[in-house]
Amino acid sequence: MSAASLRVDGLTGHFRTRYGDVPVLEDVGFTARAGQVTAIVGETGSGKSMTALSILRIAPPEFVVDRGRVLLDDLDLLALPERRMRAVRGARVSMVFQDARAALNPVIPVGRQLADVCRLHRPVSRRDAERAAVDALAAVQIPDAARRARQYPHEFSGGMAQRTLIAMALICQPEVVVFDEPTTGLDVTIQAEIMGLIGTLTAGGLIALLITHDLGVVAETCAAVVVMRDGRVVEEASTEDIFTRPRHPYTAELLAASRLVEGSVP
Ligand SMILES: Nc1ncnc2c1ncn2[C@@H]1O[C@H](COP(=O)(O)OP(=O)(O)OP(=O)(O)O)[C@@H](O)[C@H]1O
Repeated sequence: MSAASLRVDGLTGHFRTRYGDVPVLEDVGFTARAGQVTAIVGETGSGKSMTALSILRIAPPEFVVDRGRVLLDDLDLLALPERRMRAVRGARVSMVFQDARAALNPVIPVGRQLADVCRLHRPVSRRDAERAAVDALAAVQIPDAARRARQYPHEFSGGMAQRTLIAMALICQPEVVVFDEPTTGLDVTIQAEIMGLIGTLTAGGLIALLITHDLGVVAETCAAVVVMRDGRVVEEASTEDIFTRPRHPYTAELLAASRLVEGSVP
């Protein structure tokens, strides 16, 4: 059965640098529920990426988690031995990074890359994995998926490359997907299509976390919002409450700044 929620609890961590320890996350806690997109917002350096990377346990080695839990229902991902975490990563929890082209291997056909991810976690034949790859491309609405699967990343537009990364994250039917600024660098219509796709996929029961600077996207796509500042969560609320009744002055500041820049935030 799929997990109903992902709960980050008391997550605290620091970077080891040559100048000493730098605190980065302090008692970060929030809950993301299945079937809805939960946004993590906050200015640059607030700790959004380190939180996300810590959930998958793929933060750089200089980053040290001091304490906390990442609970997929009752399973604490931070307490798993690395060997068990390798089985969870990609299969139950996966991540979509911002730069799709950099994340795809330029010299391997797209379908093969998807099939390889599938075979890493499932005991399926190469043929079945290739079939799953075509299905995964079709599921993210890439037209003519069987032909596209044989092509290389440079033959794909930016939007298609991003859809491919989403297909790769979803091919093992994970319960949690973290999307890290998935539409950065794409033009506005493609951004809207990708966010629409993420919304549709999530409605099927996925636990989706969206790291973003774009409060316009949050207003349109997300059900809940976690606001971070200086490595802490300052507010966690429904999107409606965040936009209409922000409790923390910093949230109000972020909204005001975003309205000035975009003119589109409700
Ligand atoms: N390799 C590193 N060594 C030391 N400190 C680091 C390192 N990488 C990141 N940090 C610090 O960790 C803190 C959190 O960074 P993080 O990348 O999580 O922020 P963010 O909210 O995701 O920012 P952005 O929106 O720019 O991606 C920042 O203060 C950053 O300077």
